[in-house]
Amino acid sequence: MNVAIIGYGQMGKEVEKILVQRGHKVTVRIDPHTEADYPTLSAEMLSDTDAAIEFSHAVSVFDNAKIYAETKTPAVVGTTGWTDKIEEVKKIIANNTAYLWGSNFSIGAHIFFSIAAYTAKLIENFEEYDIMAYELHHKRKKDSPSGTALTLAEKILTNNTRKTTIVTDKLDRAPQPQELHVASVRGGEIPGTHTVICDSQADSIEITHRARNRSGFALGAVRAAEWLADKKGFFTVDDFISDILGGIR
Ligand SMILES: NC(=O)C1=CN([C@@H]2O[C@H](COP(=O)(O)OP(=O)(O)OC[C@H]3O[C@@H](n4cnc5c(N)ncnc54)[C@H](OP(=O)(O)O)[C@@H]3O)[C@@H](O)[C@H]2O)C=CC1
Ligand SMILES: O=C(O)C1=N[C@H](C(=O)O)C[C@H](O)C1
Repeated sequence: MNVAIIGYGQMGKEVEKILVQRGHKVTVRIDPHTEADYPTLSAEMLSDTDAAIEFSHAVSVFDNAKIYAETKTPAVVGTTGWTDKIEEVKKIIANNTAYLWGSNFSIGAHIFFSIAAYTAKLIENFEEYDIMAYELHHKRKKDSPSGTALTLAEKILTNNTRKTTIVTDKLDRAPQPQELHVASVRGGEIPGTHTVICDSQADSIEITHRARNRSGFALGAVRAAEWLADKKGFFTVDDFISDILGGIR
């Protein structure tokens, strides 16, 4: 495939390595402040492109979606921090092209989501266990909480009726029993660590997904672009993962 890389930062460069390894060609690199080919995306740049892979910044997701729809370019988007606009993006994409969004493209993270969701269900009727989550990321990360933490939190809410809302801010009060507290810490070079804790007076259960580097995210995104090639419409990474892992959830 001829692939356009949108956002040539840490992830864009990792995606390029995987594309080359898998025999794809990078036709254009877009990024405002790096050694990319062009600073901003335009429809003309996608004329020779079979797929776009975007890891950029939340503010650019909406305008880029319009260009993918106009040029009928299938796009895999891993950028986080914009899901308040997801319904608008779905309308733009409609049936014009294929668009797949995911907060985390690592296969291991999806296995972790399934284990965490199952655990949230298991403790449902054991009120002595409370559930909470935290995430750790490198000092350059611009959004908080991470997209992965929000996905994780939604899966916990779906599987445990004792938790009905997510609280992510610094609390100047004790959390309410129905609030799922999700905390974020930034520093150093951590590629992405997410932990769920189920805690009781007697013991504590901790489940962690710890990315060692960015290669798992990049490989998942490239495989998702290959999967998307013959499709149309709006997809999430869950559609792709369920398909390749045989519907683990
Ligand atoms: N779904 C997943 O599996 C993963 C998702 N991510 C997410 O991907 C995003 C990028 O992460 P990462 O690569 O680490 O971040 P980086 O900051 O290293 O790279 C993003 C790059 O995109 C650039 N950019 C900003 N606006 C645009 C635009 N309109 N068009 C093209 N490029 C643009 C940024 O420029 P500038 O810095 O100058 O603004 C930056 O160089 C984040 O939202 C992150 O949370 C990260 C890892 C995995
Ligand atoms: O910004 C990052 O680095 C990451 N972002 C994603 C997120 O917000 O969940 C995925 C991964 O944790 C790395």
